[in-house]
Amino acid sequence: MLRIAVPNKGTLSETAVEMLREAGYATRRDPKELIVTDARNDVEFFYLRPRDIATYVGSGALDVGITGRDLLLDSHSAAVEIDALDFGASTFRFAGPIGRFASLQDLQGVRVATSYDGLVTEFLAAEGVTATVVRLDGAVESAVRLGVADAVADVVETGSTLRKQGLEIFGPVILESSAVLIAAREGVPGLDTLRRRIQGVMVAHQYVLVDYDLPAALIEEASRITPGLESPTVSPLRDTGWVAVRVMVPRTETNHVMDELYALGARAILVSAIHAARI
Ligand SMILES: Nc1ncnc2c1ncn2[C@@H]1O[C@H](COP(=O)(O)OP(=O)(O)OP(=O)(O)O)[C@@H](O)[C@H]1O
Ligand SMILES: O=P(O)(O)OC[C@H]1O[C@H](OP(=O)(O)OP(=O)(O)O)[C@H](O)[C@@H]1O
Ligand SMILES: [Mg+2]
Repeated sequence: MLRIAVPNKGTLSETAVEMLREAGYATRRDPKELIVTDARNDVEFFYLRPRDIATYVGSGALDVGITGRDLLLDSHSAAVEIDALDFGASTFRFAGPIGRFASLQDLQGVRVATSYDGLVTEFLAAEGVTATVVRLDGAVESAVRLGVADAVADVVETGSTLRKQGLEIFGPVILESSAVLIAAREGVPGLDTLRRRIQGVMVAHQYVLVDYDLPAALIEEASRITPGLESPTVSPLRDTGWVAVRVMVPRTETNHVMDELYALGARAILVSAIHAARI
């Protein structure tokens, strides 16, 4: 039975659980449930703190888990990232009072507050900067105002938390993070199926299906606008001068592609959502 770690709280939890549900797995009905057995799929889900997931997977207690890349690297676990997922994107950055710091070297000798002390200590050491890392559990943006640190290193998504505390980003990007699937060993029964199913959910999120009718003579030009993943499906219509085309298009491109196809001469352009996919 494949044993999977799932975030039980925090930013990643809801989307991770929704992704597993869309992938056809059983999910918990009550937020207090910690273990869900899915007999049909021969998997067991363990709802754990995102920060602890790399530890469980790295130790071999669980086979695979969903967590953040930043949390994985901070943990120094033996688990490795096997797939990047399409949610939980953020950057990990240094920030300080406006105008106080300009570059990484300005951190020499100062105190940096963070909840990711492993990640930050390693980054500073690799860059040859000696600073005192102050480990806090959260809300690290308050550390400067309260005088326990001179700068912070934290997750930045919109940047609004930093701005509200009068802080600004400086120095290099420490890490580009997102939710990731992690494992410590390959070849565990059920792992390939899980990965294919999750890949299918991401494809269904990221692509739409576009159908259109097209004068047959324009198919080469239309294929340049909509190349599809492999190649567009082209079917005959009763009127032999026209063909029907079906193709996958990145969701974000949908309206531009429809405009271009229409301008080329395509008609009856229909867009449908993809509910599931196995690519
Ligand atoms: N806006 C965000 N705020 C915090 N974490 C984010 C954000 N966007 C993505 N993440 C990712 O979520 C993970 C952190 O999750 P975690 O549950 O530890 O903290 P949290 O979402 O801040 O919840 P908590 O309330 O427990 O602090 C990291 O991988 C982080 O990169
Ligand atoms: O760039 P933003 O969009 O503002 O998001 C990033 C902020 O959100 C998270 O804080 P959270 O509310 O989870 O509190 P925490 O620091 O206590 O974890 C994170 O730690 C940052 O502080
Ligand atoms: Mg947080």
